[in-house]
Amino acid sequence: MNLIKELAQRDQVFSFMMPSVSPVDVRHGPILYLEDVSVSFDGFKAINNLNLTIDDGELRCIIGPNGAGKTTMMDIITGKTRPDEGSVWFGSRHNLLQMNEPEIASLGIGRKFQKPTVFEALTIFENLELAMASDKRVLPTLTARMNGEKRDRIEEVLTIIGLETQRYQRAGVLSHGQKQWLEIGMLLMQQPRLLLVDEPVAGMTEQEMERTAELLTRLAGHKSSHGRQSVVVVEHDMGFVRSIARTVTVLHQGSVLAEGSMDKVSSDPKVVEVYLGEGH
Ligand SMILES: Nc1ncnc2c1ncn2[C@@H]1O[C@H](COP(=O)(O)OP(=O)(O)OP(=O)(O)O)[C@@H](O)[C@H]1O
Repeated sequence: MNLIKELAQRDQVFSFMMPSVSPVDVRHGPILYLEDVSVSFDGFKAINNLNLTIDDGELRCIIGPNGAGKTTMMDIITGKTRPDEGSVWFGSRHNLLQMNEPEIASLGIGRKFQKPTVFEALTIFENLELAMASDKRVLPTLTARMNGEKRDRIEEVLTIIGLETQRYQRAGVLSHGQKQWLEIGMLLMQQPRLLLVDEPVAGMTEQEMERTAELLTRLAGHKSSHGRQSVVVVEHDMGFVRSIARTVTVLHQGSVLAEGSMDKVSSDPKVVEVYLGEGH
């Protein structure tokens, strides 16, 4: 019965005939695709059959209690940690599990860690300039033309991160929030397709949090020459997540516990139980 049904589906391709490319087409949907990903550390499954899809231009928030696997998930996407099982694709052509960290970064996957790591002795402008210099995609032979383009790009990023007036100040004098924006700006210099942002508002004032919410919301979906930017934010601050989230993914014990709007996931009894258990 099943066989007859299967044979009748003429439009379907048998699995052994499928080409070895991911089922993802960037132009119409997902830009990042994790399927059945698992990784164990000393027998402990930090990521357990994780399935996650991020759409082109999307802003996604990932929440979850301590130890849920959020950092490990980011490490897998950026090539820092290799999973034991599963597949991870960027667009339809890039199998991230066959690439190393620099290769993955050069595809346009930028990661911002929780602690800002700007060059404090340099000006904001110089920090942005350096960030571009480390982009191997910029050909040094085009120097003359690039100088103008580089300057334009720095100006554009200064406006996006709201630090135009401080451009010649040393980064060391910036507030914690401003340093975080500068570091986001340094990632933007490379025109990333996907930004992975780890706890961006930890230690920020209310006002800085509001500006960060505006910044991240604006970045997601922004069109550059490389396509539309997608942003994945891992964050513990629920108020902040509520203020920016369209779709929230709740991780627990290495897999997706719930996904949907903030209202939907926060009223999900499974989610409530996990967070109550943590004392939130
Ligand atoms: N290199 C490692 N070796 C051993 N165990 C690890 C390693 N990395 C992570 N783990 C364990 O895997 C689990 C998931 O950790 P992970 O840091 O990904 O969680 P998280 O959701 O980011 O937590 P937090 O919100 O506290 O940052 C934890 O129990 C952690 O102790």
